[in-house]
Amino acid sequence: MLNINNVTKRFNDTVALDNLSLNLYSGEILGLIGKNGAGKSTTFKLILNFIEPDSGSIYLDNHKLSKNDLDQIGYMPEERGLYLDMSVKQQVLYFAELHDYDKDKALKGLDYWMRRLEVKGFINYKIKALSKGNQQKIQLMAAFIHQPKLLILDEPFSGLDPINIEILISAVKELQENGTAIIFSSHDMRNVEQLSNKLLLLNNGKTILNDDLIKIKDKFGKTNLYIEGPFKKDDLIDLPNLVKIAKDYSGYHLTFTSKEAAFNALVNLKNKYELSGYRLFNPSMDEIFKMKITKKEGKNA
Ligand SMILES: Nc1ncnc2c1ncn2[C@@H]1O[C@H](COP(=O)(O)OP(=O)(O)OP(=O)(O)O)[C@@H](O)[C@H]1O
Repeated sequence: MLNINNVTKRFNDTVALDNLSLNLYSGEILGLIGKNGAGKSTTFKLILNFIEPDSGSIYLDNHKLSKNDLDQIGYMPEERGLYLDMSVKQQVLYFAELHDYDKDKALKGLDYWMRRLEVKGFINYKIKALSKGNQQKIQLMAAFIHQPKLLILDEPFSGLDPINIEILISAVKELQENGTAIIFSSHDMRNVEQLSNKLLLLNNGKTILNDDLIKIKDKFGKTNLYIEGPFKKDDLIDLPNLVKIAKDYSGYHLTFTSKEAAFNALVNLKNKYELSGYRLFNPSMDEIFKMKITKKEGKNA
C-alpha cells in the first residue's frame, strides 16, 4: 500500500534522507528508529506531503502520492496539536470534519474508543482539564477516527506511564488487526520490540536496517547466554569475545560478539561446571540498536 522508492531529501548541505526505499502493506506495523537527527521526521513529512523529495518517488495504493491522499492518512505529530479550550467531543469531531468524515460514524467511533482507551468519563471535559496521558490518548483518537489506511505516529509513547503505554499498544494492535498500516517512531526499544513487525533504522539519513523484525534478530543469531551454576563473576570475565556481563535473577546474562562465541562459551562452561540452568537467545532491540549505531560511528570516525 505504501511504496517509497529511492527517496533522497537534502536541506542545504545536509542529506536528511539518503536513498530510502521501503514497502509497507495493510496490517503491518513499522517501527522507525534512529538517534536525534537521523531522518525520522523528514520521512514522515515526505509521506504526509508536507515536503517534496529531491529525487525518488512515493506511491500510495499504486498511484503517486499527492495532497489528495491526505484523507487516507492519519497523523499524530510529536508536538501535540490539540485545541485546549475545546471539549474532547468537539476536538475529535473537528478532526473528523477536517477529513470530510461522516459525523455519525465519528460519534460511534468516539464512543467505542473512549471506552477502549479508558477515558470514557471525559467526553465533555475541556482538553486543558485532562492529564498529559489522557490528552495523548485523545490525540491518538483524533489521528485515526476517520479510519485512515495509513497511520503515522511520531513518538506516541513519550511521557506515558507503563499502564497507558499498554493501553495505547493494545489500541494500535487492534487498528493493525483491522487492516491499518502503521508507522511509528520511538526512542524506547522495548516499545518497538513489542509492537513492530517491521523495522527501519536510520542514521544520519542512511538506512542501516530495513527488514522484518524477526529476520533482523535471526541474522544476529543467539549472541546472548543466560547461565546459572556454581561460579562467580570473576570465573566468567575471561571468556573469549565476551562484551558484557550482568547479574540476572540467580545467574548471569552474558553478551558475546557472535553466536559462535556464545555457543563455545556454553560448551566450555558445561565441561567445567554442573550447570543448573542455561539459555542461548537473540540480542534485544536495544542491544542491536547500540551495536549498529556504535559500529557505524566507529567506521565514520
Ligand atoms: N527544515 C529543515 N532545514 C534544515 N535542516 C533540516 C530541516 N529539517 C530537518 N533538517 C535536518 O535534517 C536532518 C534530519 O532531521 P529529522 O528532523 O528528520 O531527524 P529526526 O530523526 O526526526 O530527529 P529527532 O529524533 O530529533 O526528532 C537533521 O540533520 C536536521 O537538522
